[in-house]
Amino acid sequence: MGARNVTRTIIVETPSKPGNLGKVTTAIGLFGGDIGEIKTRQIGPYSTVRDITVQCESEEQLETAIAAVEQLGEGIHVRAISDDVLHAHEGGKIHMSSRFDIRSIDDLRKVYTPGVANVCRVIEEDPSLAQYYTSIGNTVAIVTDGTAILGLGNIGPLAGMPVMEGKAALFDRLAGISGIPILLDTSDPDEVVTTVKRISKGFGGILLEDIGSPHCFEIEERLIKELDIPVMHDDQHGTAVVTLAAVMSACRSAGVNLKEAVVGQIGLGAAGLAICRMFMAYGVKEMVGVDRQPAALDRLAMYGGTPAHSLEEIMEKCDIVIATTGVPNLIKPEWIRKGQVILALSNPKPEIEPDEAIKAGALFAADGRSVNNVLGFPGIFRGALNAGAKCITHDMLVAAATAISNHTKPGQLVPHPLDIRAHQIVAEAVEMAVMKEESSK
Ligand SMILES: NC(=O)C1=CN([C@@H]2O[C@H](COP(=O)(O)OP(=O)(O)OC[C@H]3O[C@@H](n4cnc5c(N)ncnc54)[C@H](O)[C@@H]3O)[C@@H](O)[C@H]2O)C=CC1
Ligand SMILES: CC(=O)C(=O)O
Ligand SMILES: [Mg+2]
Repeated sequence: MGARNVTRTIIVETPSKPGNLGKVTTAIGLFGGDIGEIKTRQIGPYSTVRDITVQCESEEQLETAIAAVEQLGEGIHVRAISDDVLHAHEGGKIHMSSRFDIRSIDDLRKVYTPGVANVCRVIEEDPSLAQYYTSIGNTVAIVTDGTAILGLGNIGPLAGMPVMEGKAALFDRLAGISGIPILLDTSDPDEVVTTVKRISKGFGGILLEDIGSPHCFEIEERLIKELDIPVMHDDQHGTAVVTLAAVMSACRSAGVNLKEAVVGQIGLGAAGLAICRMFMAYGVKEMVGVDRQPAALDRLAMYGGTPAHSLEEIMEKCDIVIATTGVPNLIKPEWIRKGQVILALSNPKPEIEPDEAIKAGALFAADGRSVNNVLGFPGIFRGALNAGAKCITHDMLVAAATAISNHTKPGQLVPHPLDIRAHQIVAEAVEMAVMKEESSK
């Protein structure tokens, strides 16, 4: 018997009649499916729905077993097939809950009316007190228009919701921040800016997420100018922070002066252009970039970078190569020079797998799973909210990158994404950067 590597949960509905579950399990078993857990989801007078976990040797065997259940007829049918990841998303990943235990009438009168009315009056008289008497100061809107969801492209805001829920879950677990997904049914910059401004009263900060280029640049710039709360496009600056941290660590290990290195960027969209701008502002003298869109090359030149003619040119010229194109396997192993640092950051699949890059001669290689903006955005917002910052500045971002790199263990590029101390250190560094900026005014 082969290894049973394929595990799925089959959600089966049967008429509520004794014997039907037996028919289903027999059909699965006859075609080689090994049944694990059976969980009853719903029992009604007419039908029962169960989750049946099945292990098979192959996808084909699983499909045959599912077809056998469908063929039973008599009202038995397969509602859905779920895997571990889909299963973890059932019902969504986040939930708004009360921080106050409401057990007595006294509690009710404090939390709600009539007690709450006085709190409203207090805020009406002094709006700054909303920071103390509401959750606004600890709540960040996670805003997307769905135009650049990971490297999946313009799949729309609804299909992007699982990513936004993921960011919200990470905000909560890593920084104690309430993240609220906001799905915008428009990508027109005027409409996005107006909508975000109109809802901004309820938030302490705005995280723009997976908004494609070039419209993301105008949207972020205008919102930063027009709002007095921190606004950050994660795919631009969260990514640039973590990339700078990873490259700082690689240079420290290799004894290289980053400012003197030739750095190449493949893909000059939201993430790529921000990485270039961050590296140049940090002091990198030679920043070369390539993109398939001429307008993206012009933007790089406008900020002082050097457009390249091809991917091969970048691979040949640069000591450090970063890729954020969303195109899997774009970098060929034969292009890699011995001793290069390769960060292929596209999700869900990188431009080259790190072990393939190392085999081809790279000194350090990483993908977007480890060098990921999850190491940046929670601590950056925690620090900014703690300090009451009105915006996120370059100095705050460099402070975050330096903190991440300094907290990295020797031989690694960045800390583990779930190292809570790393997120606390980022928050502290950002908060200190705000204080420094305030005191120098
Ligand atoms: N690891 C991380 O933390 C992060 C990774 N990313 C990843 O980076 C990728 C891009 O994201 P964004 O910058 O937000 O998207 P974007 O759509 O703004 O940018 C992609 C850019 O790549 C260019 N491009 C596409 N194919 C190319 C090719 N064959 N050669 C040269 N240029 C090419 C496009 O013209 C575009 O300018 C996605 O896969 C995303 O998952 C983005 C943010 C964070
Ligand atoms: C990590 C992230 O934000 C992205 O891949 O879009
Ligand atoms: Mg993103």
